[in-house]
Parts: sequence; structure tokens; C-alpha cells
Amino acid sequence: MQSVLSKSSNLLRPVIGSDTLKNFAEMSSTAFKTLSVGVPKEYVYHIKLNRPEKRNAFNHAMWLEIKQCFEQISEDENCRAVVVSGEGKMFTAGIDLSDFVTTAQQVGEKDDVARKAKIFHKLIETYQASMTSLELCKKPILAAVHNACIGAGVDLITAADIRYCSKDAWFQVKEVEVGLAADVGSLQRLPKVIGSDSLARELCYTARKMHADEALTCGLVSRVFGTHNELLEETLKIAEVIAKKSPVAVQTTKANLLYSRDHTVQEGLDHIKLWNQLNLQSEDLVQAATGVMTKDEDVKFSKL
Ligand SMILES: CCC/C=C/C=C/C(=O)SCCNC(=O)CCNC(=O)[C@H](O)C(C)(C)COP(=O)(O)OP(=O)(O)OC[C@H]1O[C@@H](n2cnc3c(N)ncnc32)[C@H](O)[C@@H]1OP(=O)(O)O
Repeated sequence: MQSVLSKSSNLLRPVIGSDTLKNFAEMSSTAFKTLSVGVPKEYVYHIKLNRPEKRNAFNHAMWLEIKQCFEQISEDENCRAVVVSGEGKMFTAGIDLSDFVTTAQQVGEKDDVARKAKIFHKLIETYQASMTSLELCKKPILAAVHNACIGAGVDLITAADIRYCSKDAWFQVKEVEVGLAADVGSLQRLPKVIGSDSLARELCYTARKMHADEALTCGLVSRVFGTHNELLEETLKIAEVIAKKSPVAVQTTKANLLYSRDHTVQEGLDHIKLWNQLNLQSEDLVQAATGVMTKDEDVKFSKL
């Protein structure tokens, strides 16, 4: 097991250097230990949580690699939409409990409360940044959940743009059951995603499982597909639709939806006005509008 203490000097060290930006998809298959990266369609990346033998539990390496991966994708002109799924039996079993307990025990061996707190402060900050990297990634992220999505899995998917699942999916904000208050995003994002403060509180206080049908009704996911294969196939198709649109338009839309979530309507309107006083001058606008008028559904936009 890796612990945060033994790896602390490496906490934010990038796995991939900036010189490899162009070859991200090829490089990442060897650079990442806990994620796999594929390019199933033009401009569409598929990231899989890849510790199937441990049910894709988030060990320390995975927390770090998620951040590295999405920061890299954010700047990668070859990517316009990202699908995130889990390899093997389920989406994820949440935080790697063995890893986490080892860390907690090592911190416990220190004598002073302030010094212990400093280590946990850094750890929580690092794990929060990992989840937030999906939200800050300029490219839309589509989470495709099959079977279990537990604990940290809910933190992850609520930072994604779009959530789909298969019929066998279930979701669990399990933190209170393992003696924790969730601290890397679920408490902040879940109520906003589902739009029901009462249901969010019920899920977070009871740690009960929520199955696919209820996840659809409450808006945690926007579509349910039959099987895992259908889920991936359909999610990739939707990612491809997004990837064919103007990257200027799509990336500006993501940035402004995020901004507007946390601001007043007027602040949001002022914000998009600034973005679009630039973007209305982009070649993408003329190309896309011409495509609509000439019924050309295959307009090719330059890389961004
Ligand atoms: C600063 C902190 C911020 C983050 C906080 C996050 C909190 C959380 O995520 S809380 C949720 C924690 N997760 C759990 O409580 C889930 C525990 N696991 C299970 O309940 C079951 O394993 C599960 C229902 C997911 C799967 O059951 P299944 O029968 O399919 O598999 P198993 O035989 O139980 O497990 C297979 C191997 O995977 C290992 N494993 C599963 N979950 C975890 C985990 N969370 N952490 C570490 N390892 C896990 C399990 O030990 C088996 O390994 P092995 O014995 O080596 O084969």
C-alpha cells in the first residue's frame, strides 16, 4: 500500500512532462498505473478507472493521476469530449480503505495535533483538487456508471458534466458509514446536481443505496441504458456528437454553465458577454452558421 506519508514529496509532481502534450493518449497508457486512456473516436477520449481487482478503489496514486489526467486533457487540442467509466465489475468501490487506514495510522504516530492536522489538511486539499479537476477541465466529461458507484465515486461523478448509468447501477454516499463526513465534493455538488436539498441530506445522512430508476427520477443521471455495453456505446455516441461541434462554442458553454451555477443571473450574463465579445469574432461562428444554412452536418473545426 502507498501512503501519503511515504509519497508526500511526490504529492503534486506531474507524471507526464509538458513536452509530451501532443502524445498524451499514447503516453498515458504507460504513464498511468490506475487509469487507462483510449481514443475510441476522433476527438473523444475514454478514461477508465483501472484497478478492477480492487473494484477500482481510489488509492493514493489514483487520486493523483486523476488530477494529472484531467489537467492534461484540458489543454489537449486532440480531445473535445471525455467519457469516464470503470474497468471490470463496477464503476468504483470508493476510497481505498486499506490505503486510507494505513495513512491514518501513520499520521496517528505523530505526537502533536497541529502537525497531524497539517498532514490531513494537505491530503484533503490534494483529494479535493483531484475531483475538482473534472469540473475545471475545459472539455465536457460524461460519466458512464455501471454497477456500484460508492463514496468517492459520487464525488467524482458529481464533478462531471453529464451522468448516465446502466440498469444495474447503484449509488451510495457511504462516508458516514465509514465514520467520515464527505469532504471532497459530494456535500457541495450533490444537492445542486439533484436540486433537492432534502433528498441529498437523506442520502448523505443514511448512506442508503440509490438505484438507477431513482437516480434517473431525481436527476442524478439523465439517462439509463440496459447493459454495460449499451451504456458505453451510447455514451460514446453522445460524446462524438459533442466532439463534432465547434470547440470554441462547447468549451465556452462549459465554462459559463459552471460560472452561472455559482453566481447570480446578472453576473452570469455579464460573464458570457465578455467571453462572447471575443468568440463572436471566431472563425467557428461563420463556419458553423454556414454549415447550418447549407445543411452541411460535417463541418470540420480547427483544433483548439
Ligand atoms: C480525505 C478522504 C476523502 C475521500 C473519502 C471517500 C470516502 C469513501 O469512498 S467511503 C466508501 C468506502 N468504500 C466502501 O465502503 C466499499 C467497500 N467495499 C465493498 O463494500 C465491496 O467490496 C463491494 C460492494 C464494493 C464489492 O463487493 P465484491 O463482492 O464485488 O468484491 P469484494 O470481494 O468485496 O472485493 C474485491 C477486492 O476488492 C477490494 N476492495 C473492495 N472495495 C475496496 C475498498 N473500498 N478499498 C480497498 N479495497 C477494496 C477487496 O478488499 C478485495 O480485495 P482482495 O481481498 O485483495 O481480493
